[in-house]
Amino acid sequence: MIQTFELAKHYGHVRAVDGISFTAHPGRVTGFLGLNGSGKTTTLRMLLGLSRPTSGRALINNKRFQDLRYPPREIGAVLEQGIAHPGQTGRAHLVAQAILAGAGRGRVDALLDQVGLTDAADRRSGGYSLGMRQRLAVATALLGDPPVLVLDEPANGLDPEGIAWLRLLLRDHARRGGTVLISSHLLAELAHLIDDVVIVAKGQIRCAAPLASLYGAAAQRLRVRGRDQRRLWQVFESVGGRVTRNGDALEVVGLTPEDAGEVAFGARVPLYELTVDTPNLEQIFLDLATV
Ligand SMILES: Nc1ncnc2c1ncn2[C@@H]1O[C@H](COP(=O)(O)OP(=O)(O)OP(=O)(O)O)[C@@H](O)[C@H]1O
Repeated sequence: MIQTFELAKHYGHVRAVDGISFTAHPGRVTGFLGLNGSGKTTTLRMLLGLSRPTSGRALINNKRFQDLRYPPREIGAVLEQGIAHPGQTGRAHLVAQAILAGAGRGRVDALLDQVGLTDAADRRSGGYSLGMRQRLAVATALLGDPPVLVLDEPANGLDPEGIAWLRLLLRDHARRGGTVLISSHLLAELAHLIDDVVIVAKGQIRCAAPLASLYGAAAQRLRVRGRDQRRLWQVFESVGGRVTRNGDALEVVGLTPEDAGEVAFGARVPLYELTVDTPNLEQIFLDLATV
């Protein structure tokens, strides 16, 4: 589990993180989302003991990072690409990191396989693509088999196949009871990957909820065309719908398609079109993340 309590980091008058409290639960993949400069990396760096909070606390399984007895076995992090020496092969990097982490080199081959780097393992990592470097960073984070995983913008540089691979890996980790916190500045990128969302803007939490409730909160919008638009407008409003015009159609919020169809039938106005606009996830995110 990851918890932050009124976590804050100020740089002079810049409130990079301004009193953030949230929980990332075991068995769930939590998306940590915000536009550029909203305070995500600063929060993750405090969680990982790389930066001291101005105030508040960040805990991993109820302990501060500094108090963990054996960090690699408790938390794995992917913070930036390019941590490997470019002249070192992927395998040599992992072996060195395994020794540093006290994890033993026995896991290295299995991890190379798990992240899909077996064929490239004996090539220098300097020649790896961005996506391959991400895979190597994920393997490094997994060396100590930690229950908690933190990934800062891991989808950057991954192609669709890489994203699908990451999704399976993180879902499997959560299914086995692990906690996953993954940051991004694009909700759509994570939408198929996460269970919960924590949205930050200007260093403050704007929303912390299951992803499904974000869809639910978005008002369902109907698009309606009929023989007598003026009459439709009147009858929709008379039963509580909020109506606006969009081109040659009416947009209606506050009514179900069943309601709208029945009301139009009752008013004897033939309908030519009745469709439901699915909520645009990225728009919902932007509405919450922009202040
Ligand atoms: N060392 C620092 N000194 C001064 N200001 C900083 C420092 N580190 C971060 N900031 C500021 O704090 C704010 C939050 O930055 P942070 O990197 O945490 O955002 P972010 O959400 O991770 O953004 P991105 O998606 O671009 O990585 C920004 O305004 C940034 O300029």
